[in-house]
Amino acid sequence: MAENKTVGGGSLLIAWQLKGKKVLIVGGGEVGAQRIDSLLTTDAHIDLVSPSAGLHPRSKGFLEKYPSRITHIDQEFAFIDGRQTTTAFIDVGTYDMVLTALDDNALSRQIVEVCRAIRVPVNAADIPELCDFYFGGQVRDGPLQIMISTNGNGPRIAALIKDRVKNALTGKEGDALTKVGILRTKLKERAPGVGGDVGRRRMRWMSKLCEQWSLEDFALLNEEAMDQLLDEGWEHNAVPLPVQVVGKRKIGGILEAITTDWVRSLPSFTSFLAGIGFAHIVFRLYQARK
Ligand SMILES: C[C@@]1(CC(=O)O)c2cc3[nH]c(cc4nc(cc5[nH]c(cc(n2)[C@H]1CCC(=O)O)[C@@](C)(CC(=O)O)[C@@H]5CCC(=O)O)C(CC(=O)O)=C4CCC(=O)O)c(CCC(=O)O)c3CC(=O)O
Ligand SMILES: NC(=O)C1=CN([C@@H]2O[C@H](COP(=O)(O)OP(=O)(O)OC[C@H]3O[C@@H](n4cnc5c(N)ncnc54)[C@H](O)[C@@H]3O)[C@@H](O)[C@H]2O)C=CC1
Repeated sequence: MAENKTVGGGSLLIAWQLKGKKVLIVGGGEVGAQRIDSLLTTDAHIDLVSPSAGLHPRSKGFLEKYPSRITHIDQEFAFIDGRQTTTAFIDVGTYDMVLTALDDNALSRQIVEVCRAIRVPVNAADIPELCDFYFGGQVRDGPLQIMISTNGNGPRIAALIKDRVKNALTGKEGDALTKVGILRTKLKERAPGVGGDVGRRRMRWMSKLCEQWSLEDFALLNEEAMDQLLDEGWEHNAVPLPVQVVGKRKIGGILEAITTDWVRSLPSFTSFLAGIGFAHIVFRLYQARK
């Protein structure tokens, strides 16, 4: 991979928090359905402006399944001489985000202009140069969220790279992260306060723990084991071995924890054996020459 020398030309990768906020989607076709799918994950409230006749079956399915999370405004968005002519006036300024997914480029452009004028963040599926942000390929497993963006260069390639990233994961990441999230909450309850000495100590301890434990170890944690980890680890400024914590829970746990430790040490053990074998051959050759 080439060294990252980018000092411009990219976009900001952020995890936008939309819980409890309002998002307007105009157009409920194939792309609109994809947008609804992405937004449901965020716990935003969605208003969908799109005539019933043009709804994609997936959009219809979402409307039926999540009536309290999506409001369907069954009408066409339209402007005449720059003025909105919709039956029910849609006040774009009341939304935290606007998305257009229309098969009408001119209308899409007009909606973007209205949003831009009042600085409401907007994405138009058909006009990359006017978007405030782009969507990307997504890999999700519980709290883990990976976005693959090609910055508008190759959307289909983003989807293909997404499949490669998915295949590179173990499937334990989501579970492990959920457990780490609970553990961090417990730790903050035990040692409250923002910043300062306690904040620094908390961060140091969590970083060490994350470096020394594997994702599989974290995935084995339950609440009882978390409390034990905090009692024996945090309170003594130490990082216990996974087997000391998750291994004590049940026999299966011990075996699993020991196995993972053992499997991790396998490569160094194999090199050790190979080293002995090689030394033996060299010694034999030396003897044979004598
Ligand atoms: C700029 C961007 C704006 C935005 O939509 O945010 C944008 C724009 C456009 N896409 C177009 C076409 C296609 N888009 C897809 C698919 C996806 N497009 C997505 C994002 C983005 N698309 C943003 C940039 C993302 C980036 O570069 O990383 C993905 C990743 C995420 C998502 O949409 O949720 C999702 C895959 C998700 C998944 O499968 O996981 C496919 C393939 C398919 O459908 O299978 C095709 C056909 C093949 C191709 O063109 O590659 C066209 C019409 C081009 C034309 O007319 O020729 C435009 C407009 C233009 O380029 O002018
Ligand atoms: N960003 C992306 O990932 C992609 C973008 N595109 C582009 O996105 C656009 C949308 O594509 P699709 O969803 O496949 O089109 P589509 O034809 O399936 O959906 C368009 C939707 O807009 C609705 N609509 C039309 N006029 C309307 C109005 N005045 N008010 C409200 N709703 C209205 C239709 O009823 C329909 O539900 C196209 O311009 C396409 O080029 C296409 C593929 C991928």
